[in-house]
Parts: sequence; structure tokens; C-alpha cells
Amino acid sequence: MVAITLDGIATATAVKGELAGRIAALKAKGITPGLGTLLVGDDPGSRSYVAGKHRDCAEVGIESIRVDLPATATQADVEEAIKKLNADPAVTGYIVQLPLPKGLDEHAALELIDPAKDADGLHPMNLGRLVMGIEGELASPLPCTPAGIVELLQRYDVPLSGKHVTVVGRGLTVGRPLGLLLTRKGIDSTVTLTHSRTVNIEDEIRRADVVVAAVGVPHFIKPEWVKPGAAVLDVGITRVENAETGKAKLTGDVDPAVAEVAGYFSPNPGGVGPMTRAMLLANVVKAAELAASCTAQAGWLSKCDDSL
Ligand SMILES: Nc1nc(=O)c2c([nH]1)NC[C@@H]1CN(c3ccc(C(=O)N[C@@H](CCC(=O)O)C(=O)O)cc3)C=[N+]21
Repeated sequence: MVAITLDGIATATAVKGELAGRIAALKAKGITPGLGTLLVGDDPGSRSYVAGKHRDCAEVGIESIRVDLPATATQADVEEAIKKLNADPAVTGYIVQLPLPKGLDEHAALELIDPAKDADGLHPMNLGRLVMGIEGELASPLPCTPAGIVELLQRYDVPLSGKHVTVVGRGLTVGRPLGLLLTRKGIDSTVTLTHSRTVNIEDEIRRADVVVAAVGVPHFIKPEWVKPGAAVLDVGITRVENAETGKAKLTGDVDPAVAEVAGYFSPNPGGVGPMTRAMLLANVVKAAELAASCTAQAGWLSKCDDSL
């Protein structure tokens, strides 16, 4: 069997196309959605992702506001930059690119983000709303990678209800919130959330209808661990820079031979990464819409800005 490719590039293009009308409607009301990014330090991977996000914004007609701080920035510098983004009316949503350099407190930084502008859905209040399973007007923005994973699976009609999903990795941006999202009413998967201390991890993977690998260990998932026909999503990425050419080699968490056993396979690059970026744009547009309709407490907004 050769797996059906879950094409994240094509699917992200479709998602972006669907945002165009909403962006036009906002602009007609005099509102331009604006994505802010805060990047600290000079990690080449982070630089490349942030650059990608700004290109995406330009492509769909969203403003982007880029704030870069040097690797030597202190916690106070980072917090001051966050407060400025909270106050900047051109920024309808923003992200603090993670990981922050060693020594900086990520949790304190995330907690300072105005929840109404939290384009990553990583503010504790928004994560709390995800835990509570709040939907509709009160729903929080979803973390972009989990949202992108579910969107990709749904658009390819991969069954999730009652299915067993094994998530490999329990990180803040992927594994942990993905477990919460997949077990929501309406999605209804059964989730096994595995990590580096899981005993016999291959057994947990073998019984999965859907495997999501987000560990950052090159080619960790082996073909003999995968149930034939399962959907396998390769999320983790390891980047090795070639000092001479300056080019980076990207290696996913899944052994490419898995594509011969799986029923569906999302490659890396070209799979979940572009979907993550598309979901970020969707969150920014949604934040701008909520600000525009001034749904105040009903939305992610803690306050209603009459100037909008
Ligand atoms: N606050 C925060 N939010 C994030 O969403 C976040 C983050 N921090 N830190 C790092 C991870 C990683 N991440 C990626 C997004 C897109 C691609 C992506 O589009 N990748 C392309 C290839 C990109 C390339 O060539 O470098 C692909 O998979 O096809 C990859 C990785 C978002 N993250």
C-alpha cells in the first residue's frame, strides 16, 4: 500500500483562500487585521519560521508587525515588548516565537499576552477555555499546530470519532493541547498521550488509527510500529545547518518507509507546518472580527475598544 499524502501546502492554500473574503469584509469596515511577531535571539529555525509568517501575511493582505530582540535581551526587555504589542492598535493578534533563549521565562511571557490578542492560543486563560471545552462565541483561539492537524485530517475525511489517536510528545505547542482538542465533543477521538518516559511506546503506536509524531527525534517512528492503513502525521522537525553552504537540512520524526504501510501520510516539510501557519492567519482574522464586532466579554476580548 502507498499512503495518500495529506498535502499541507495545498490544504493551507485552500484555507487561506477562504480567509480572503473575511479579510476583505474587515477592510471594508476600515479594519486591517495585523499580526505581530516577537522574536528573541538568532536561532536560524525561529528566524525562518517568523519570516514565513510575514510572507503569509503579505500574501493574504494582513499587515504584519515584526519585533526582533537580540539574544542578550533580558526578561524585562521581553516583557516591555509584549506590553507594547498589547497596546498597539495595529496589532490585532500576535505571537511570541518559542522557544525563548535559555534563561528567559516563557510562562511569564505567555501570561502577559492580552488574551484577546493571543494568536497562538497559548495564554493560560485560553488554554483553560480549551480544557473547559468552551465553544461558540466564548471559544478561545486554538493553538495553531493542533488546529492545523485536525483541519488537515478533517479535510481528507480521515475518521476521528471513536478512533484511537496516539500522540507522541507532550509539549505545550503540540502534544498537550492536541489531546484536549481531539477529545472534544464533536471530534470524539480516544487519545493516548505518550512521551519520553512511556514504556513500550511502539505498542501504543501499533494500536493507533492515527499517529501524530511531535518529538523532534529524526526518523523516530518506524514502519514496523505502524498499523497498516493508519494515518501518520509527521510534525516534529530537526534542523541541521550546513556551516559551509548555510543551507538547512530538515528531518522529520517519521521514517519515510512508513509511507509504505500507512493509509495517510503527512510529509515533513509540506504537511503540518504550512497548516500551522494557515491557522495562525485564521486566528488573527478571527481576533480582528471579534474586536470589530466588539463582542466584549462574549469573545476572547476582556475589554471593548470603542475606537474600533
Ligand atoms: N509561539 C510559537 N508558535 C508557533 O506556532 C511555533 C513556535 N512558537 N515555535 C516553533 C514552532 C514551529 N513552527 C512551525 C511553523 C511552520 C513551519 C513550516 O511551515 N514548515 C515548512 C518548511 C519551513 C522551512 O523550510 O523552514 C513545512 O513544513 O513545509 C514549521 C514550523 C511553529 N512554531
